[in-house]
Amino acid sequence: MTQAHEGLGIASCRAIVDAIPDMIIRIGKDHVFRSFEGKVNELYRPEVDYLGKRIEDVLPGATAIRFVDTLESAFRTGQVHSIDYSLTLQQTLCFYEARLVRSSDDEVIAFVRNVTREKETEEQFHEYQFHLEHQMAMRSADLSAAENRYRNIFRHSGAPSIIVEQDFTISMANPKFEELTGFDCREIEKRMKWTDFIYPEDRQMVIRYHFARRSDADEHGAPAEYECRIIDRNQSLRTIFIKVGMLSETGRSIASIIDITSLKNTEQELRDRETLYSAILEGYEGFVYFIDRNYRIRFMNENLIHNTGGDATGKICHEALHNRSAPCLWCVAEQVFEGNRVRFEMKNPNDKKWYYSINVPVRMSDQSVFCQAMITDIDERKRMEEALRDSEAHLREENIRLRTSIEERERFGDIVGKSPAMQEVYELMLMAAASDTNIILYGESGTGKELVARAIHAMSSRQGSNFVPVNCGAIPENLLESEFFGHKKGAFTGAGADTKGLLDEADHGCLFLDEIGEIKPGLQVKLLRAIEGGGYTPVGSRRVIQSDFRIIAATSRNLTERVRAGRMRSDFFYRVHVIPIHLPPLRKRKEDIPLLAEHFFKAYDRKIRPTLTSRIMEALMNYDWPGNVRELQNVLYRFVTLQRLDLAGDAALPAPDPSVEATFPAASLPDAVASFEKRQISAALAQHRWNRTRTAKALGIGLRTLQRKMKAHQL
Ligand SMILES: Nc1ncnc2c1ncn2[C@@H]1O[C@H](COP(=O)(O)OP(=O)(O)OP(=O)(O)O)[C@@H](O)[C@H]1O
Repeated sequence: MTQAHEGLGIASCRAIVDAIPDMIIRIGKDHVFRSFEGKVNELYRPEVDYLGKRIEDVLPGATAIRFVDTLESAFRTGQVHSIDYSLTLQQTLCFYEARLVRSSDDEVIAFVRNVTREKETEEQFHEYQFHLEHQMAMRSADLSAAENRYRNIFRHSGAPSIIVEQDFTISMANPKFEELTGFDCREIEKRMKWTDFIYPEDRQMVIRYHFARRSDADEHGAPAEYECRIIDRNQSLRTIFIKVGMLSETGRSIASIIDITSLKNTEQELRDRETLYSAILEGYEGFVYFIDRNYRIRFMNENLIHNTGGDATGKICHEALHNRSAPCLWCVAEQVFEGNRVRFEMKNPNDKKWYYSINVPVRMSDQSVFCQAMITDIDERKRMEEALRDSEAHLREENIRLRTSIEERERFGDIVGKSPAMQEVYELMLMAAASDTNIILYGESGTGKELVARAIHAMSSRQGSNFVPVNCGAIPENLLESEFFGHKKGAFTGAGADTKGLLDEADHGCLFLDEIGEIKPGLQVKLLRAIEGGGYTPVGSRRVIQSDFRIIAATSRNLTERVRAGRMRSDFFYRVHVIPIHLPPLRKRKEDIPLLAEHFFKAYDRKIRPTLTSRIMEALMNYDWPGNVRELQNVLYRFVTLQRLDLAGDAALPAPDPSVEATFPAASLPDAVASFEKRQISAALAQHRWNRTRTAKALGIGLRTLQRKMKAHQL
């Protein structure tokens, strides 16, 4: 203990020294450590290492210099001087803080504190702080990278997007939103409110959703997606579909938008168009209906519903509208389903009125095809047309009557006969020529059916177009369809080119169907459709062709019996059996024989014209002419050329002149064969009384072949 402390008493001084948390060292002006007191053990080394020794001798060089400098300053100024230093003691780095105070001219007291632990704590703190700062820096780098990323996504999003603050301010808007509204981002962001864009009528709704979305209580009161209208910079109204989500714990919402204006406009247009179409359909005075492929009615207009007495939508067309169990004969739906438009005029068998029907395919969005039928009542027009035609026909009839009366009806054009039976035929021919309806000529073979048909055509209004004769019995059955309707190239073996059919040839003219009873029911249906205006399809083609032709049919058979036997369809029969004309057999009008003979002789070469003696005439009158006028023509021709009258089953009158045969040398082998064939067939026909079935059998050929050959040889 020093003398300076003596006044306090040693014990008190010791207590004070002990209470001081520092080590107290007395150092002399000569730099020698004089004593160590207080927390000496904090030094970690016994004071003996330092006691009585000079600073420069015990402390490390640099530390000793700084310590001595501070000591000198303390001596010089008398003020407290501090110094921080460190020492490595027993390989441990220790930090110290010393405050040096001059206690006398000769001595300085140093209060030294071991601050190693504080230093360590401080260092640890710094280290921790550095670590934290580093972590923070890393995290904020991450955060800003993420933010940038999201900002990028937001900006480059293909959908117009905005971020809306709690008070409706738009804090962010992307370029697509600029495009949608016509405003620039700089004008929008933090300056404009979302509600500024909303169409006034929708504003209340959007505000309600905005707050509901931010309220815990009413969270479900706002849909995540909804439709509303906005007004863009040009004051145009746009309809948008908006999807909204909250950015958690920020009170902000993000909205992405789809502009559905054009969709809405299209929807509106569609609705308008629908209104327009239904107005047209309802305003249309005719009937309109749609049927699907199963003939089920999909739509009927009011007029049709009213006319048929009820809405038959969903029902089968032919059952509901026409009271039939199968599709109507005139139905063109199948052609329409194949993509064709078909128009035709028809007389409805139910109400006997004329209608004009336009049938078009309508392709639905699922690619199914409906048939749309628009039917207009043209009965009035037809009636007027008919009235006009009647007056025309009347004039025509009068004209013809006048002409024929001059000749006292001994003939009618090329048709010869003055018998009452033929007068009746002429009357009917006049009527038939004046009208445009179908005609059927009944009569045995050779009675002049084709002659009459040609005469009617020549007098009719169709005279300027073709008269197309078809011998239905002479065409091989497998070729009938292609003959009638034509065919496409390659439709069957041998079809080398597109070929037109007889129906096409007869367009605007007349189709003469000889031996109509030979047509099979399958073909009758197709012909019927063509007659009724439904058109026809060439073999191998899908195109429907229309032809306007008149039918003059002819037959030697009893067609009613064929209908009864199911070999002829009754609808087909009634279509052609409109004006029936019966041609009398020659045996029933023998008074016409002299006239006919005169007529045929006139046609032959005058030089070899023989005179008909009363004996020959008697023979002609006594014969019953099973081959009718054709047979008479042939007999007279043979009589002229062979000087011989040979009637079947009768003796030849007079005897044949053998030199006559020699005057007919065959010019060539084919001519000789043809001439021989003609004679053979004529003889066989005469022998079998012109019964063709029996003649064909006797000659050993088919009926069709015989008919073909008779036509070729003009028998
Ligand atoms: N009244 C008549 N006047 C003049 N010639 C007639 C008369 N009737 C028939 N002919 C003549 O008789 C021949 C046979 O006539 P057409 O071919 O018209 O009879 P068709 O009844 O059609 O016979 P098929 O049924 O066998 O075809 C023809 O050469 C025709 O000119």
